[in-house]
Amino acid sequence: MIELQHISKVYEGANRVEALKDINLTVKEGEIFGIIGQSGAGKSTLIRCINMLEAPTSGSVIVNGTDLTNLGKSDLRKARKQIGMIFQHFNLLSSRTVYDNVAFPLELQGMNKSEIKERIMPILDIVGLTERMNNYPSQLSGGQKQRVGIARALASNPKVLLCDEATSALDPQTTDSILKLLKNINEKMGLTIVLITHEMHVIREICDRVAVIEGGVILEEGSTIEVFTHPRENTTKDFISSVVSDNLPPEALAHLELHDQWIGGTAPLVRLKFTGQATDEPVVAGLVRRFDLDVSILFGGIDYIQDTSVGRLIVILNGDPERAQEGLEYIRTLPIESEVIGYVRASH
Ligand SMILES: Nc1ncnc2c1ncn2[C@@H]1O[C@H](COP(=O)(O)OP(=O)(O)OP(=O)(O)O)[C@@H](O)[C@H]1O
Repeated sequence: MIELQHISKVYEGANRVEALKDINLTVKEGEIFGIIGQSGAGKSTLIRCINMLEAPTSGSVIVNGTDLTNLGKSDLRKARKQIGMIFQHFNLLSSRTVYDNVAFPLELQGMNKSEIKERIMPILDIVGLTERMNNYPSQLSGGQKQRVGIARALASNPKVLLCDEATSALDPQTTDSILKLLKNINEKMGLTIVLITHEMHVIREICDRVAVIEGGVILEEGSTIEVFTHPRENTTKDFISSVVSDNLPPEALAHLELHDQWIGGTAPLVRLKFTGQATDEPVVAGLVRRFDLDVSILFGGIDYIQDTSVGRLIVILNGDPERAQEGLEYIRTLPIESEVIGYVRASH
């Protein structure tokens, strides 16, 4: 649906900035694709290249088979109708009501009043604003304003929706309701969504795939579940640790006297990671029953990446060292990931 080929963007000026460096990305039809990065990474520039609000210095932007970088003004205007956009600060017209804000792009296209009404009413219903359609933006909450932004973007019947930090100005609860709405629109209308964010929470909640951008370069990309469970780059790991924690605090590790050798009086400290159905495996019970181990749980939690559960456990396998070794070998036969962090003072 969207193909970015060798996109570079240089801002010339007193301080020349290479904001994007040879970006290649493919977004498939019907998916929600997230681009995450810190401030200044190049996210806004990248998303604005997709609808040519920002013209790339080089490279091709292919949307639905058309290379937008080759189009003249009038063809570009037509091509842009299939790309809606919503913004962090909503960009509503304060002197127009909700209804008139949503109607605005259709008025510009020359649609008549009754056609506009026919188009808009079902959209106001989808975003839950029918009762608010005669209100002005100043009478709305942040979440409602973003719903107007979404309705306005949907009014032109786009195939792609670009979301520029669409939830960054909203509180966590409102963020979740807007993310649910976006997911709903994606599923019901088959809309392809590209969003940029600096919040891993947003990626976890709704994105099918994610790309991590830093310094104008894509560091890594993949399915959200794959990137969450097997991040390669430190930047990605940092983003993930903001929403999922499976590290013991340094104070806890100091207290445990961590060794890197299995010396007498120590027991293995093991990190376990389960994905999907494996979270149902009774691993701890198995270790206790089969190997007579005294398993101390130091950390445990289950996260949900959309519908897939990801469980994490950090345990100490106390007991007879030979049986603990057998326990480790047993764990390796299970459909879970494990890592011996080190060896700590055994509790008996
Ligand atoms: N119009 C511009 N002129 C010159 N430099 C720019 C312009 N727009 C962005 N930049 C620079 O390009 C780089 C990427 O900026 P961009 O806004 O794309 O990053 P971002 O990841 O969206 O950051 P933020 O989340 O803070 O908006 C930054 O170094 C920025 O200063």
